[in-house]
Amino acid sequence: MQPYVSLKNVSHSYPTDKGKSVLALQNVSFDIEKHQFVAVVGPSGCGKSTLLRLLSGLMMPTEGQVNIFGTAVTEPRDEIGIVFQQPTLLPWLNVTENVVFPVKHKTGRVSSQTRSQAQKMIEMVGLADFAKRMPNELSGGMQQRVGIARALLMDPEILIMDEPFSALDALTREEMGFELLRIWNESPKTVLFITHSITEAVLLADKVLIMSPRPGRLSAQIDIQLPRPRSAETIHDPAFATYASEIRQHIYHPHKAGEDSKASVTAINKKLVNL
Ligand SMILES: Nc1ncnc2c1ncn2[C@@H]1O[C@H](COP(=O)(O)OP(=O)(O)OP(=O)(O)O)[C@@H](O)[C@H]1O
Repeated sequence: MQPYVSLKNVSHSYPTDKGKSVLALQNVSFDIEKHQFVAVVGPSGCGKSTLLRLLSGLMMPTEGQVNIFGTAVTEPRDEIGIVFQQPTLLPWLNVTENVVFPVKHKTGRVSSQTRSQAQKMIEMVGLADFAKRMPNELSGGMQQRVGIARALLMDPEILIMDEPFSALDALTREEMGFELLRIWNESPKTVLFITHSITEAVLLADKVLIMSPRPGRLSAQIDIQLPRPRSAETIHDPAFATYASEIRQHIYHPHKAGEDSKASVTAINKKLVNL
């Protein structure tokens, strides 16, 4: 079966005002399979947002190919939903109206079927009692839940999440991670999750892509084979620490991330598969 998302030798340069160019991504290749949860981690400026713009069809790569369901991405597509770092809710609309807004904007109307689907999404993200509330009456975590419901309303095959919890306090952020796992269980999607948090990446993902500093290259791909469903207990699993330390090694000491740490991940994956 062909992968849902596939990047082949993708590079991207931005032109600068001085007639030069900045190489933001260099020769990046990876695949994402149906319903796989893939996290991307890397230092600031390594090209994570560039990756998001290319995948969502907001930009074309200067080299290489970005394919979704086997066809090149040349414009924004309905099969892709995006959850942004800031939920950017419209302050004069209540929760329900914010969730249906993109449909209204696109088609000029909201059918009763869309409204009842919106209600379902609002319930799924745990905001059933807040459907008529205005954004300024919601906490940061609740606002981000509205952003997730809004992205899920179109039932996208692929969900791209750009550091969705980075503006939240540590406790809410952890809670939202578990919430996302629950939602993903209820409504499986193919997810690309961009984050600066190694813990978040290991807890959520099936595969972690590690980017190197600019120009962003893929320095490693690590399969996370921790059993699902995952919970707070998962974080205390010794395998969790092994994965996190391997990722840390690749980010902070890429030249040293050698055979020893790779061997420990391979050993832990074998052990988890055999459990
Ligand atoms: N429109 C642009 N014009 C010129 N250079 C750009 C543009 N957008 C991004 N860049 C450069 O490309 C590189 C990658 O940027 P990008 O925003 O993709 O990184 P990032 O990993 O998302 O960063 P952060 O984690 O800080 O959000 C950076 O060096 C940035 O300065």
